[in-house]
Amino acid sequence: MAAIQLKDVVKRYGTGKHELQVIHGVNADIADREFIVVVGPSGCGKSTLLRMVAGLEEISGGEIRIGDRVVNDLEPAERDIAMVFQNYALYPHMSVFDNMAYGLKIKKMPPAEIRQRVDKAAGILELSHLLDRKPRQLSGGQRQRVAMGRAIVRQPQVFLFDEPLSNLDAKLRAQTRLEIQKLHRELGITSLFVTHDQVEAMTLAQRMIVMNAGNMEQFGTPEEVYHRPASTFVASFIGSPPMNLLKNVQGGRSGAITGIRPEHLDVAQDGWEVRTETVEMLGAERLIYGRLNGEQMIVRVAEHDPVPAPDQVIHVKPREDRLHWFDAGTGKRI
Ligand SMILES: Nc1ncnc2c1ncn2[C@@H]1O[C@H](COP(=O)(O)OP(=O)(O)OP(=O)(O)O)[C@@H](O)[C@H]1O
Repeated sequence: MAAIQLKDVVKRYGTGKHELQVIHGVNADIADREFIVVVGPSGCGKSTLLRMVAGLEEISGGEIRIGDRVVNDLEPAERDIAMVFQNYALYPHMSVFDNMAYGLKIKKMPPAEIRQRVDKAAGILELSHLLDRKPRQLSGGQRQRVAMGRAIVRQPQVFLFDEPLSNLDAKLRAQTRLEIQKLHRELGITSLFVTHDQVEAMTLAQRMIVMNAGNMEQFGTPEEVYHRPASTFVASFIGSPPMNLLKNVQGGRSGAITGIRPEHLDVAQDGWEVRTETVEMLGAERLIYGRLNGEQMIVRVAEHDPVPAPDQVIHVKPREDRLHWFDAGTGKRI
């Protein structure tokens, strides 16, 4: 097991006038046994960051440490990591057992020890009854568990996950999330998990790295990121529906954007005037979409609250202790 340290990590692709910098100096200290999620929109550089830790991409600048070693110039096989991919990358002609055992056979581990490690991993992942099957005879969720099993048997210092749940349907994804959490509790292996899905990030992470266009916008616990977003980008990326960001609001500060989450607004007798547009029914709650001084505003209300008709003026009050302010120029939290 090991800590991971990223120091001024930079990635550039291409050379000369085709050079493109996609990671702009990322710094992060990840503790031994921590479960870290790297989250951000498509193209923000999260896979590139993970692949640099794995050794699948060269590091253009800075330093990556795993445990007490600088790994910049080490081959993937020398880094003592195991990676789980989105597409599982299982060998179709091999049984589940052989898929899980393959990496160990290559390392010439004695068969008895291989058998013991595979059996143990299969037990943890509830795959014991499927060891003779071929990948095509498995469901998507089972294939994903085989891919995790193959990583576990190697007993690495670090697990790297690249969007491993994105091929699963919503229900299976939620279930597999719980399994990954359980696995982490049992094995306690330092993990880096990449996803573009903020719900996945919030539910899995002990701490999360929020990336935007090659920059680390924030590194914190899900609570910190939700309650104290470091920028308007984080405020609108984390939370569903996103935080309302208002330039033009009564009680606002000059040069600042006022932020308030839809769940921190109450419909009241007086307060901000919102013209309603539509109401969305989500089961236990409803979302009122409207406009406040021309800016879009979403208000989340409970199931039993009265629902306004479209094109009507309602009043809403922000909970004062839940207001956020961001610099209108830089977008950074004030
Ligand atoms: N081999 C490459 N050559 C040039 N540019 C690349 C290469 N690989 C990735 N990029 C660029 O680097 C940036 C980051 O890509 P990366 O795949 O890390 O993003 P991502 O956040 O993982 O996105 P996604 O969620 O879509 O996979 C993108 O702008 C991408 O176009």
